[in-house]
Amino acid sequence: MYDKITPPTTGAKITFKNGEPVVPENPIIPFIQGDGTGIDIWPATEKVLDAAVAKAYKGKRKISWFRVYAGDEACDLYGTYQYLPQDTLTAIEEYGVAIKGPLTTPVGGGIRSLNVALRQIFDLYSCVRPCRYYAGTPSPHKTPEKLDVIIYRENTEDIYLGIEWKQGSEIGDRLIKFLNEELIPATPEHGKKQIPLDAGIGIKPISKTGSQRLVRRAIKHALLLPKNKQQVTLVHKGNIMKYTEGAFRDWGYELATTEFRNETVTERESWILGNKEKNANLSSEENARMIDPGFDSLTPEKKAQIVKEVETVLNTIWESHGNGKWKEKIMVNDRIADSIFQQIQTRPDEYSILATMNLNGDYLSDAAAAIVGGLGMGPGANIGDSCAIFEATHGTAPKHAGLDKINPGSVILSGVMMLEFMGWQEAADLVKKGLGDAIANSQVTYDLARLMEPPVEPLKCSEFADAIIKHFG
Ligand SMILES: NC(=O)C1=CN([C@@H]2O[C@H](COP(=O)(O)OP(=O)(O)OC[C@H]3O[C@@H](n4cnc5c(N)ncnc54)[C@H](OP(=O)(O)O)[C@@H]3O)[C@@H](O)[C@H]2O)C=CC1
Ligand SMILES: O=C(O)CCC(=O)C(=O)O
Ligand SMILES: [Mg+2]
Repeated sequence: MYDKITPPTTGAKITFKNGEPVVPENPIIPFIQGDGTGIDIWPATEKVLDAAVAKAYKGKRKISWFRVYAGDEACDLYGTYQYLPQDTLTAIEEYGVAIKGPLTTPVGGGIRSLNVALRQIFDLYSCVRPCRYYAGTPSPHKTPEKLDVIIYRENTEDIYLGIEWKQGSEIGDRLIKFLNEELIPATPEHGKKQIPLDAGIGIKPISKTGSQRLVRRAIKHALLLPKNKQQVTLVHKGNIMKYTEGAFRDWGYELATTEFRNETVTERESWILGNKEKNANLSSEENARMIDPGFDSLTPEKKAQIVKEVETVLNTIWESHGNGKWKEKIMVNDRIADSIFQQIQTRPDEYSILATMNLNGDYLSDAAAAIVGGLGMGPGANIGDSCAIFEATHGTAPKHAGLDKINPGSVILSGVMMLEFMGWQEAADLVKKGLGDAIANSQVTYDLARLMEPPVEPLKCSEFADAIIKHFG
């Protein structure tokens, strides 16, 4: 079945039932070490996860690691250009849950991202990236402890589908000609716009199915959070990209107010209900004026539309959500993408789950990780209905590769997410305690050491792993 790899002789497969993993006591878990700093981070991660499982379950549970290959080391083993060998895909498909280090993607030309390919091949449509603060972590931000968000990033479409044409390519030029001469003139709203003839061109597909399955997972996650964190913010640039990013917002609200009608309230609904609760005699028009500050300068049609919105909300959900009941529901709101970058800095504690499209989520997850200490503290998971691959937010950080220097925290915390996904909470808790206590005792790698005041002597990557294990208690 495999060409160049052999699965461990002990252990069993994780399977999936109704989208949930069914985990044996001794699961076989494929791992990809990764390019660049993967060589430092992976051994540290494996050591910490194994120690936590051993301590938590005293031999009753154990992970059988199965080394599989991607990226540069796959080419070394399988031959030139064999960046993502079939062996690796077969192993991940067979064993269902995997973990990986970062993989290099060249800029401009060359191969397309192996990381993105894995997400698309296994339909891992939700990229989950929690950004929370560990006490004692130095941060460039004054109040990093106020940020506790989980980014739910759509992981399979948007411009990451990779359908684009190079400037000057034969098909790219044909496409531009077709758009300029036929499709744009046939679309009155585009007027006399034309695409420059020397443009490269890329396609940005955002589907209703892709958007809604992502938002569905985000809302289901919000249902499991404490009441004060039960909020989902739809992040988009829908003012500019109306039919892609704007549609993402609209489909998100549509899903929330149909499939999760009893569990959710939208921000606008909460305003309408709240206004009515404060003044039972408030007319629908007055209510409309209060929810829309520019109401009086709107066209009569637009005004009528907002009044109708008020009436529809009061007629359909007053019974289930009125008289303050909406305060017990999951709040679904939306923010424009550029604004959310400043909001997570100026009002960090007002946000919880941020549901995003692929590109916005990519940007936002690095920015949010920076607030809580940097990319060394940014874990992640790519989750689908029958497979999950855990990996950090960061890349290969090539200039630090092989120096036993880099912070393995992000891949270790991705391992924590994997243990939690498997239901091995006791082991996950040990790692979180060990990592938190190591940081609180200023036992940190260079990235955190340089931010500490006064500065501390940094630990090596491998020493940080040992410190985490010592702090299991
Ligand atoms: N999922 C994946 O596998 C991903 C792969 N990539 C790929 O990685 C390659 C390199 O990308 P690049 O833009 O340099 O981004 P990286 O995320 O690899 O690194 C950028 C900088 O972030 C900091 N950093 C990254 N990882 C850590 C860590 N574990 N601990 C502490 N600091 C860290 C370092 O900053 P400093 O030097 O200031 O300390 C580093 O120089 C590219 O080929 C890119 O495509 C990128 C993102 C995700
Ligand atoms: O695949 C890559 O090289 C980059 C991916 C990335 O930045 C991410 O997933 O956060
Ligand atoms: Mg990224």
